Amino acid sequence: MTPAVELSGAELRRGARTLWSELDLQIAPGEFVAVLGPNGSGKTTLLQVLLGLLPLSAGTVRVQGEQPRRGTSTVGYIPQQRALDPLTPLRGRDLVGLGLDGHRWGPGLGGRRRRRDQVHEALAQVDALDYSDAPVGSLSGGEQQRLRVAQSLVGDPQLLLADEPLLSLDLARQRTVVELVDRRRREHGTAVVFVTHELNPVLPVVDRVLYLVDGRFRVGTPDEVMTSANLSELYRTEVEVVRVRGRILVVGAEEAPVHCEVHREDGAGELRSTAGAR
Ligand SMILES: Nc1ncnc2c1ncn2[C@@H]1O[C@H](COP(=O)(O)OP(=O)(O)OP(=O)(O)O)[C@@H](O)[C@H]1O
Repeated sequence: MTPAVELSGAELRRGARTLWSELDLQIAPGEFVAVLGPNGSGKTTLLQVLLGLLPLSAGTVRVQGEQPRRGTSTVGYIPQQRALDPLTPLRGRDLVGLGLDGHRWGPGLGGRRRRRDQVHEALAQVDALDYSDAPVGSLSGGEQQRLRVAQSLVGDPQLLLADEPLLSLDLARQRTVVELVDRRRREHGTAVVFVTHELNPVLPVVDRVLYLVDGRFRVGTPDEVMTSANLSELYRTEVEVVRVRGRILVVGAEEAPVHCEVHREDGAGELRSTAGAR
């Protein structure tokens, strides 16, 4: 079976900085890979490489067996969230429809009716029908984010690239999005590369984690990667990984994506988690 993604000896330099190098990673169809790392570690840049927007500095990259190209309809993309201009002249359903025909003229294969049904179904999946006729610029950040998720899935992608898709969503909506993406990859074999600051919301569904820190990285299952020894090596400082009620918390690295701190009052230790508070 052709891997959804194949990086070999991959390196990316930006200016004088090497974001990552010697990265070998194969992602199988249907696999769910979470990409973690502090700000500036190169997570978004990795997605840009897979989208064909940025060439590698060294090594090779293949997406579904081919050189990545811009605008490939089999790749769905949820960009990192930026508020839409309040004057954007689009309704919610128009934004979702761009996921079907944004890259070509006309209603595409199957005609207008099929297109309308597909958009309707995608809107229903993210619970966005109620506001699908409103101008997108008038919607809240979370509502816009749900439309972006619908847009990325409406074209039935074989690879889904998601950049912080849970931002601005409340816990119930986060769960809905994670379940939706999980169902998609199980039922349609869509491979998922999911950039996130929060491992815990996706922990139940993640197959592997790619953890990037300052040019260093680890790849493996959450149990393999999320250990005190590994993260201490990546952050070059003493870091403790704690498991509490099925959640993974990282103590000691200020910039770690999922972190908590030990807060002492009156000599009593209290574990105060900031995970999930973003
Ligand atoms: N066009 C560019 N030219 C030079 N450097 C760039 C360019 N775009 C991004 N960078 C740098 O590349 C590094 C990685 O950026 P990237 O956006 O991939 O990080 P990230 O891990 O996604 O961070 P965040 O969690 O903040 O979104 C950053 O230090 C950034 O300043």
